[in-house]
Amino acid sequence: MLRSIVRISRVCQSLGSLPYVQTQLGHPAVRTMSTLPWPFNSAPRDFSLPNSSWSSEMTRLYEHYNSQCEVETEDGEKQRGPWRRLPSYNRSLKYAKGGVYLSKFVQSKARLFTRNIKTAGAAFEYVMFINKEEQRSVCIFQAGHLLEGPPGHVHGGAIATMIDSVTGTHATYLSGPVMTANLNINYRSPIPLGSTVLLESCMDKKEGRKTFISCKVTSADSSKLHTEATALFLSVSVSHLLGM
Ligand SMILES: CCCCCCCC/C=C\CCCCCCCC(=O)SCCNC(=O)CCNC(=O)[C@H](O)C(C)(C)COP(=O)(O)OP(=O)(O)OC[C@H]1O[C@@H](n2cnc3c(N)ncnc32)[C@H](O)[C@@H]1OP(=O)(O)O
Repeated sequence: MLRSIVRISRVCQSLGSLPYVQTQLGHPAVRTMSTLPWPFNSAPRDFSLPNSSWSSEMTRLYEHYNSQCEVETEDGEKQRGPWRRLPSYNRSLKYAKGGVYLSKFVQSKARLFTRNIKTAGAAFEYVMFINKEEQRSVCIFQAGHLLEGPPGHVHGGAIATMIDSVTGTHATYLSGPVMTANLNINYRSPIPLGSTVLLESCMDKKEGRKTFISCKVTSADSSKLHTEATALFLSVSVSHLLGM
């Protein structure tokens, strides 16, 4: 079953990359085709890139970290910097490296929780950067109006979602396939809706299958602590991750 899904996806992926098909899809007469779901949409939207809903604070922080993803040497050569921006799509496993279709939910409507609202700025706007050498990550997060909990402030579940996503992605980056076994959160001060905050996570230790990560959420200028958390991730087999 999985093998045939992969085969079907490869054919469709290659169809989507043919210049002829791309030209035809761009033609007004057939433009509606490009709005159809996969396999006709071969260019997934990267949600981690700036859009018009981003505040000046969010954009400034994005540029700060993004500028450190590539640095210039004294000879004027460009080389990889200490930080790396992680692209982000609305399906967790669809767009693996090389365009290989991995998800078993071929025809399903499954979407990544944090990326399932298309209106820019309405819910979770975020971008994540990883510093491999320092084994830490940073996420710039702007909470939209659909994430309200207490009046004018962000819902605790939305904050937990972001912490789980950031620490989970960080743990995956460090240890491969993992699942959250434990997430422990202390809410210290409410996060105003619409504000931009920073989530910083660092690896505390690794013991066998266990990866321990801690995370704090602060105001954009780091002066105010909003939330602190620790998380335990357990390495799992790919079949466990896919529930097979
Ligand atoms: C992260 C994946 C991303 C992949 C995609 C990458 C692309 C990026 C794209 C998009 C990023 C989005 C990122 C989202 C991230 C979200 C992640 C989640 O929310 S995951 C959903 C919520 N979590 C569950 O549903 C787990 C349910 N639980 C389980 O499946 C099992 O309990 C599991 C796997 C966690 C452990 O089960 P066992 O059978 O493998 O292991 P046992 O034997 O029970 O435990 C092993 C050791 O761990 C300890 N342990 C287990 N659970 C513990 C706990 N809760 N607290 C403390 N210790 C625990 C045990 O005491 C044992 O320790 P001793 O070896 O004896 O020292």
